[in-house]
Amino acid sequence: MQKIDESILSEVIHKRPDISYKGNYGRILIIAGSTHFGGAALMSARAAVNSGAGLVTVATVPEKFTAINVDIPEAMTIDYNNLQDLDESIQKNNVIVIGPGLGSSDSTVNLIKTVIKNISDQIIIMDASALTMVSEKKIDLNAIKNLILTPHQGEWQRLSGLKIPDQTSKNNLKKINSLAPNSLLIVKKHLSEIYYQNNVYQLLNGNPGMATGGMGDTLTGIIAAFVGQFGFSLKVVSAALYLHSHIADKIYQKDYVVLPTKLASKIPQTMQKFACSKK
Ligand SMILES: NC(=O)C1=CN([C@@H]2O[C@H](COP(=O)(O)OP(=O)(O)OC[C@H]3O[C@@H](n4cnc5c(N)ncnc54)[C@H](OP(=O)(O)O)[C@@H]3O)[C@@H](O)[C@H]2O)[C@@H](O)CC1
Ligand SMILES: Nc1ncnc2c1ncn2[C@@H]1O[C@H](COP(=O)(O)OP(=O)(O)O)[C@@H](O)[C@H]1O
Ligand SMILES: [Mg+2]
Repeated sequence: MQKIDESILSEVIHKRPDISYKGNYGRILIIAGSTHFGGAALMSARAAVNSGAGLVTVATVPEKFTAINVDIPEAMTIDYNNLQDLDESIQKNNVIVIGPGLGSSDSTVNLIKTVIKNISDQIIIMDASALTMVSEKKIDLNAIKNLILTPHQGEWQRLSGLKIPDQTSKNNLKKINSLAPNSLLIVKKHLSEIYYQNNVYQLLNGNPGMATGGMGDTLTGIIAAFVGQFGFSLKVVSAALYLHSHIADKIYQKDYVVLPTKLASKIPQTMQKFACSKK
């Protein structure tokens, strides 16, 4: 199993060219949140904005628009129940996050199907409730060309049928190769693992202070902004995963628990540090 270390950050994060504008740094659509899980949409969007995404739109329930507009004025909002707006938004964004805080419902199933129907070569990051509903309804993922799956061990158990003690790298590889062979899979846990093109990579940082609601939602926003700016590759996704735990480790030196909102607030300065450290 190959290891991911700090060198990945300066390899991926680079200084921005002077002649550039927001359209060069990714158009991200985050389909997330519901009555009970508004925070998940907020945390994903905050992380995407703070990680440098050029334009971020949150598709959610209208009752959460005010909270999002107040907390993250950089992000736009659309109603995911307005099918015309949703279709258009899926088509015009180049990275789509689907799942955080959607809840296990028929509405989530319809949202997944709407994404699959409208995409061409967009990058899809599937997390949380979207993964739960893909498992429950056995939705075929093979039509998605650029797919990143980010289950925690419980979600991976549902998706793969592998109980946690049986989630060995050999078994996980076999399962992802039958479920969605072209996808990139991150199994989130202590020392998370990436499965991609028959290889396994392991994260060496991270800490138990990260075991708090919203930490995975935050990761989806970082990954989305990274692939939106730097392109979809194993290196870029590994850098996003590493950065998330790297900032968490810095916070954990002083704080007993790593708050996702605090982690997100430190992303811009940490990215600048690695962009400037480049020779
Ligand atoms: N503020 C907000 O809006 C927030 C909203 N959120 C949203 O809530 C929705 C539900 O997501 P979820 O992850 O909380 O619950 P779920 O899908 O039921 O999975 C848990 C099951 O898996 C098991 N399990 C085993 N290993 C595990 C592991 N390593 N990590 C976690 N669980 C593990 C676990 O076992 P148990 O704890 O019962 O022993 C249980 O059986 C989703 O849309 C999400 O985005 C959250 O993001 C929080 C902040
Ligand atoms: N003990 C731990 N050690 C290292 N990382 C952890 C630990 N506990 C949680 N994490 C990380 O925190 C994140 C939790 O994701 P997830 O369970 O999806 O959170 P949520 O759904 O509440 O946003 C993952 O990136 C996971 O690797
Ligand atoms: Mg989660």
